[in-house]
Amino acid sequence: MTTTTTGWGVELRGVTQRYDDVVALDDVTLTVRPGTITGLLGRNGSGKSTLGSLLAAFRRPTAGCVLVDGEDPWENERVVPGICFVRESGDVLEDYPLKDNLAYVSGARPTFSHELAGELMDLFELDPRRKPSKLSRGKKSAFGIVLGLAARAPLTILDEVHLGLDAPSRYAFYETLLADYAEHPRTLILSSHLIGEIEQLLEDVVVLDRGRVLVAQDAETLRAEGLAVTGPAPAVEQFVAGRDVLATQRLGGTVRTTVRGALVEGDERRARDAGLDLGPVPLQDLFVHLTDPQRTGSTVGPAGGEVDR
Ligand SMILES: Nc1ncnc2c1ncn2[C@@H]1O[C@H](COP(=O)(O)OP(=O)(O)OP(=O)(O)O)[C@@H](O)[C@H]1O
Repeated sequence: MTTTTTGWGVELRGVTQRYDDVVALDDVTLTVRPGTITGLLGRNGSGKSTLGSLLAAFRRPTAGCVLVDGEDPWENERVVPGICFVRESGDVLEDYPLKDNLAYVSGARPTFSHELAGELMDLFELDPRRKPSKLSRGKKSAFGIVLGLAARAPLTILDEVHLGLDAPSRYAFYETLLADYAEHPRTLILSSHLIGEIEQLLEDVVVLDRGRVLVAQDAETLRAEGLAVTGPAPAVEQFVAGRDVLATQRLGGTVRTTVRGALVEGDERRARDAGLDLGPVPLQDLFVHLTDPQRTGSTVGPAGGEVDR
């Protein structure tokens, strides 16, 4: 297997995945840049795990083409050992001790780091003699993380792996992931509902909504597109007229309106003159507004309808 220091890129072209009458992914065209941490976000049932399973060649798409490092991963002997897909459900040998699981996975992965595995086992206080079937939910999640990070696979997909972890363990996970990624660059796709916690890790963001790509952008640009405008109602209304309004909150005579769209020249001066405060919007809030069914049910994009909440 060719291992690169930058990780593997991913491309999906017109990918559709059906399960009987359910369309889990609907004509998805998407690129994941090699050597980045990409957040795969979306509400429940939006198709995130399905996308992960296609990248990991657990299944073939109903239609369209999936490329990992330029090749179809399906039954691909070069590519498959370099793809690590860890799900919260945990794909482990339940009745074998953790040390046997580690030996099994390391045997299949040329890039596996025993040193990192050992450090992570200590960090999460995992006893190598225990069996996964006897672990608490959080410890099981932690073991999935050990396998996912120690694999150092050129394409690593972590699907909700940290959901069962308590807060200190989650922050230890974020810290270790960043440190190891800096030393051993690879392509990481992180799927999570804890957007506020992971947002600082993300370089790119993909938002799925009912099987379609709603957003695929670098995180910095996406963040810069969210703007909170706060001030007296008439001045806010005038300032946001003609912009893509995502949500409005009223508190007495004061209004806080969230809009999507970068600032243009003169905006800051106009806001100052009108006594308005312009501020950033956390990615979590932007996500909630963008995936609001009232919005996605109608028009998505610059011409999207106003949501007054
Ligand atoms: N094996 C399957 N058989 C039938 N339908 C499935 C199967 N797997 C997923 N689905 C359906 O496909 C859609 C997408 O599911 P998927 O698990 O990919 O979403 P998700 O974004 O990962 O959701 P969550 O955030 O809840 O984990 C859902 O409607 C789901 O019910």
